[in-house]
Amino acid sequence: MSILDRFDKPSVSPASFLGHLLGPMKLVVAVIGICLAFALSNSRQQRAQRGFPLPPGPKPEWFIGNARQLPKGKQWITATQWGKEYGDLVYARIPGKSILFLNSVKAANDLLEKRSKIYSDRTHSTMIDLTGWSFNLLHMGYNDEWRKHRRMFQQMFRPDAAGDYQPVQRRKIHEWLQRLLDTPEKFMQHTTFLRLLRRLHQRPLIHIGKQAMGIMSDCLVPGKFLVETYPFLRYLPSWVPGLTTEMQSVPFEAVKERMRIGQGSESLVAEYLGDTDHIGGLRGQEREDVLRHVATTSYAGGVDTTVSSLSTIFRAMVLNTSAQRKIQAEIDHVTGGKRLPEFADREFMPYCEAAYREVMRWYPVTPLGIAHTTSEDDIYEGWFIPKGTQCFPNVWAMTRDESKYKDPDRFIPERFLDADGKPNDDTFIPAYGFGRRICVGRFFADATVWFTLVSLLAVFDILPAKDENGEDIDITDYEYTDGAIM
Ligand code: HEM
Repeated sequence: MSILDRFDKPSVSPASFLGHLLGPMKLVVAVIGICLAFALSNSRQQRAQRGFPLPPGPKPEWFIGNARQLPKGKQWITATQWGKEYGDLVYARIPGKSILFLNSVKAANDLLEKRSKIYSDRTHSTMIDLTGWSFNLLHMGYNDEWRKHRRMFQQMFRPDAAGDYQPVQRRKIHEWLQRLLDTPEKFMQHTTFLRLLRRLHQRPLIHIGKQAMGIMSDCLVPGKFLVETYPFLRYLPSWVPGLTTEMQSVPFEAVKERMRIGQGSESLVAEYLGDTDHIGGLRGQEREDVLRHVATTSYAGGVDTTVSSLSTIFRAMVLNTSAQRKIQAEIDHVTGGKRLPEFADREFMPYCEAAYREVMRWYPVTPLGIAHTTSEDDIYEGWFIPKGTQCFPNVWAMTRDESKYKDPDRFIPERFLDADGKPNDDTFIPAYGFGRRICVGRFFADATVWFTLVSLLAVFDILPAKDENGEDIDITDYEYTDGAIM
């Protein structure tokens, strides 16, 4: 019987469990210990600050800091409002955590890019450990383990490898066009575990992945789980982390089995398993473990993110039918309306390029980015930033910057075109992150989202659905899901 089985029984309430675990005396000692640790860390920080103030932010309450002001959901909206009041840097505290919202591209670049040596760590998360997600590059600290995994990732997804994936991307996107009721998740599975999933029971596997990833997305939101602050609560969750183990092993073992019986497989896993060169100096079991982690992570990192931007394409096209018609006119002009678009057409489709950038701006997939944690104390523009601070690049605030994007809530591809109708020099997409932790799959993602946009619109008009009275359903105030990924 596992430890979780024991604590999952309904007869064991959290209160009685805590009572057994600590007992009244121990509870008093624990409270005194927490207060002492709090006082000590405050005095350590005051010494380290050497007179430099913390960045501005909402006034914290004693002990709980800003926990009550920071909502559980859509924190990017609150951080953007705070930005209007306090500026590009907004500092907040919740028990055990310092948080810094970076509300402009400049602040994020200055710190996460130019000072990446000390702004590239991640905060250790008890929830990530409990759910079995720590094999994922995204969650690794800035250490040798991360370097080993990132190296293999970069080798697979470097810009000059992008062309290798185009035949698979093209085929899958074309298949998807024919079966629009299907989901685009297959793109990612296809690249890493190609075809095999079709033979296995795809649906249950996708379901496992979805459940596991929903939990991961929530884990990235500060203050979402009390267990991060009070690790003894780790015994209370009623679910088990077996989901992520299955997600890693089932498709990977299937590829190995296929190779063992000589059937081959058109996938990255098969290609790298079959490669006799040592990847990044790795050999044997270590090499296989890293490959399994990288393959599973590329699925996890690529599915919800890509799907989120595709849902934005659909919504944008419904809300701005004039942009939809311009995209279609440009595609028809290049293809003559006689064939589907190709990757090579991209440079001849400036309006489509602008529309792609606007999709990534309008509803950025990760509106609050992914936090980079400082590994040393730092001073920036006279403000003190403590070691261990989670720095969130507030992508929502950056893409809603009215001095740069007029009417930021509207979908307007033209804002990415210059006076000659060519794509302008606003090429940086903050939705892919910053510095040394920038999305390692961005070239692949960029190709998938762009190619889907043009292929979809070459074939379909996208119109709003009708309600029971035959009226268009209004999706202006469409609700996106919460969590790190919209
Ligand atoms: C539209 C699609 C995508 C978006 C918007 C997106 C966005 C992001 C963001 C914001 C980060 C965090 C960057 C930071 O810490 O500053 C990230 C990291 C990451 N992404 Fe993506 N991503 C997308 C697609 C993909 C794909 C297709 C893959 C895999 C092939 C992928 C793999 C990863 C990995 C492994 C990391 C962790 C990098 C690290 O921590 O060193 N992503 N992504």
